[in-house]
Amino acid sequence: MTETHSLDVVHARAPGKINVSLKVGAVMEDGYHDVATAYQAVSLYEDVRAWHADDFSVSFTGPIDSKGVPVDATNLAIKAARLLARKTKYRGGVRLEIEKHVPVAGGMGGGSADAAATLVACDALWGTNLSRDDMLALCAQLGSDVPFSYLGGTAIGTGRGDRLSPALAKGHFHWVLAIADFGLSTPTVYSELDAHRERNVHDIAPSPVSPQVDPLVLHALRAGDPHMLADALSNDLQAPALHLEPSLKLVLELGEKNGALAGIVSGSGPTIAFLMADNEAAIDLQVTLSAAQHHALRVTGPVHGARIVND
Ligand SMILES: C[C@](O)(CO)[C@H](O)COP(=O)(O)OP(=O)(O)OC[C@H]1O[C@@H](n2ccc(N)nc2=O)[C@H](O)[C@@H]1O
Ligand SMILES: Nc1ncnc2c1ncn2[C@@H]1O[C@H](COP(=O)(O)OP(=O)(O)OP(=O)(O)O)[C@@H](O)[C@H]1O
Repeated sequence: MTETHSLDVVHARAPGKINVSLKVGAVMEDGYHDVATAYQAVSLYEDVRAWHADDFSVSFTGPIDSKGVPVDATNLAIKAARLLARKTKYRGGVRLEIEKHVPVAGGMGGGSADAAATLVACDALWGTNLSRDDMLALCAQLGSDVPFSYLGGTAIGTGRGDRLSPALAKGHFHWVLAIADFGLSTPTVYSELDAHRERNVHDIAPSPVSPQVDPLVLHALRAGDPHMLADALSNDLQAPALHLEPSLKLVLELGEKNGALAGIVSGSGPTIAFLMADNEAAIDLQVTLSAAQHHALRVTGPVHGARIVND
């Protein structure tokens, strides 16, 4: 591998996601749940800048509080950079700066976006030029949601969520996000689902033998019809997330009473995503939620996956 130092800094960007459908099946041999999900990448991005360095380091800037996020070798961005260096036998390091826009432990795949953007940034900075398939294989080693942040768009994920096939989607969907001022741990929400299923709690979907994305979701995405998609949104992690954080029910009700076609917990939560008919409705709901002291953002999807930004 030739080391090229022609680039001083590389800027890459990767999106957060909403699971418009998330069906969770049984725990597999590797300890992960067998899932079938429809992902949509949305216009909330992590911006990663990478500089040459002898070792590996990361720091955070941006509007999202990153205080609790580790900056040691357990950080997903550092893991991503080290993995790429190992794979390509690159002998140097990297200094990473992450401008964080996706909430931490928010259910929108923020850490996954950091990992995907870091792979793309380091690959360009170091001139390692990995193929798309090799990059996807590294993504899958880093986390279930990382391959999707790398690819972006709209896609179906199976297995751990890392086996992707693109889904046809027409037009753009308008979303309002209600961002919580706390996080939820993904393993805790999955465990809560399992515990509820064991106890047969009434509002919890039983474990499907082979999880499948509802064909209505695929139809609505293909049609680009937010009304149809609103009727088909579903997330098996929503009930356990609401059980762990009952205050989220009030947020869902507030949005649905104020123009949202439907609201859904994003991934393992606690971010709530409201699907809107159009941009005007989205602006109105953002104003209403903000007036009620919620942190509300407007985003659209689908958007592109991880890529270099030419500043
Ligand atoms: C909730 C989702 O965001 C929906 O897309 C994902 O399933 C989670 O993806 P992620 O955060 O990238 O998850 P990973 O970093 O791979 O795994 C974190 C933890 O989540 C649980 N996990 C995750 C994915 C999966 N299919 N089954 C699981 O049980 C496991 O406890 C795992 O240790
Ligand atoms: N670069 C990173 N950014 C954010 N969190 C990180 C990072 N590296 C490690 N972590 C740890 O991972 C945990 C989950 O972070 P993340 O923000 O990706 O959650 P999430 O969006 O809920 O994930 P998902 O939706 O993929 O389940 C955090 O609590 C944090 O301690």
